[in-house]
Amino acid sequence: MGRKVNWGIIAAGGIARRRTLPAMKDVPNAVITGIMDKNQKVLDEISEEYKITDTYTEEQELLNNPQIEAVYVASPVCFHKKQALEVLHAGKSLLLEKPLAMNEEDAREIVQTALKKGQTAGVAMVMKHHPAHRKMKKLIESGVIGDIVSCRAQLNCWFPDMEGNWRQKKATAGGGALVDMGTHCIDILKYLLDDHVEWVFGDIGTRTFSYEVDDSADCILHMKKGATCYIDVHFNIPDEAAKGMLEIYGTKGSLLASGTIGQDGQGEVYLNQCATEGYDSNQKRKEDGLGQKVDYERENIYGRQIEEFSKAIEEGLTVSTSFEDAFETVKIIDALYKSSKEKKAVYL
Ligand SMILES: NC(=O)C1=CN([C@@H]2O[C@H](COP(=O)(O)OP(=O)(O)OC[C@H]3O[C@@H](n4cnc5c(N)ncnc54)[C@H](OP(=O)(O)O)[C@@H]3O)[C@@H](O)[C@H]2O)C=CC1
Ligand SMILES: O=C1CO[C@H](CO)[C@@H](O)[C@@H]1O
Repeated sequence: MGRKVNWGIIAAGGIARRRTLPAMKDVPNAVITGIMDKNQKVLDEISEEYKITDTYTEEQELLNNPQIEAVYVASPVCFHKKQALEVLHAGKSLLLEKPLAMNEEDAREIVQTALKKGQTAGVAMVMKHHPAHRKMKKLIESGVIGDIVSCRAQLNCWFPDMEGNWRQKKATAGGGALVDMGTHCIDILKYLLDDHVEWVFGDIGTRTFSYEVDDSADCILHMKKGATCYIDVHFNIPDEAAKGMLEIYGTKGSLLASGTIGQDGQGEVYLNQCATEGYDSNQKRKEDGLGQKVDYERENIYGRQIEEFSKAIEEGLTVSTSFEDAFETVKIIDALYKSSKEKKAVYL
């Protein structure tokens, strides 16, 4: 068996505990060596469940552990900049949760420090690790659905007012549904289309709840190669009412996925290939539902994320979820808020 990279986790009690820690036991090239969280009770519970003896309530204590080579920072967004810079200055590799930072200025400082320091660094854009998305990308690249014309990515959940919740405050989250879930949708469309955004238009606001960040974001992204992308992300639509649609339409067909933009690594994908040569507009539309089902091997996307990152550290490879890419997404989000405020398109 090969060597295991020694990981530390900063803010172990949230998504790290919900998704990454349970996945780690099946990751062949990684092991959790130390965990940090501000919440002592949570630390004690995780330490007992996963038999992790090195627990800390201060990030510097974890960073002083010479055994730890890589750190996964999974804290609320307002702490990303401070903790990311500390990890980089400690000379450890860094996997930072999304979004990269609260705003463009903070994001730039993290990216520049990472470039200067040179250790392996990336943002946890976990949707890129979904096997369904990797398969969709290959199909798009093969040309089976022709030139891409129009796309949609959607993610919704029901997130009512909760006293003191960091996600509902501008000062701790940076933004609402757009920052929290739009980040994934923008990232996955850029990845699938291998493209960049030229201009954006956003209709973003707080329509249902009384918190200060957006609960609704409906956005248009015009891509450099010409496709138009729609992103709809909401904190005010129940999860069950919308299945996280990912729709890619081209000149020869479409790829329609549901439930793949999510945390469980599941969801279905359908391929529609359409003959346009000699097309008879009177021809009856095929009544075969969504199209041909695309099979893919199910995997734990959080486990795969750690495995890919550990391999990159070991072999000196670049990660597929780079800081530069995540920086571009931060800039797109800032442009969308500006567009919504000024009610006009904003160029990147
Ligand atoms: N890729 C994905 O699928 C997901 C990514 N995320 C991202 O993960 C990050 C965290 O979100 P989430 O886990 O949902 O948040 P949670 O609020 O669920 O958990 C955050 C954890 O961090 C602890 N904490 C708070 N402040 C600090 C601090 N200064 N240093 C260390 N730990 C601290 C909290 O302790 P306490 O409870 O005591 O406050 C809690 O244990 C965000 O960036 C979010 O966008 C989140 C969900 C899914
Ligand atoms: O990244 C994330 C994935 O989806 C969640 C909703 O289901 C978000 O809240 C979270 O931050």
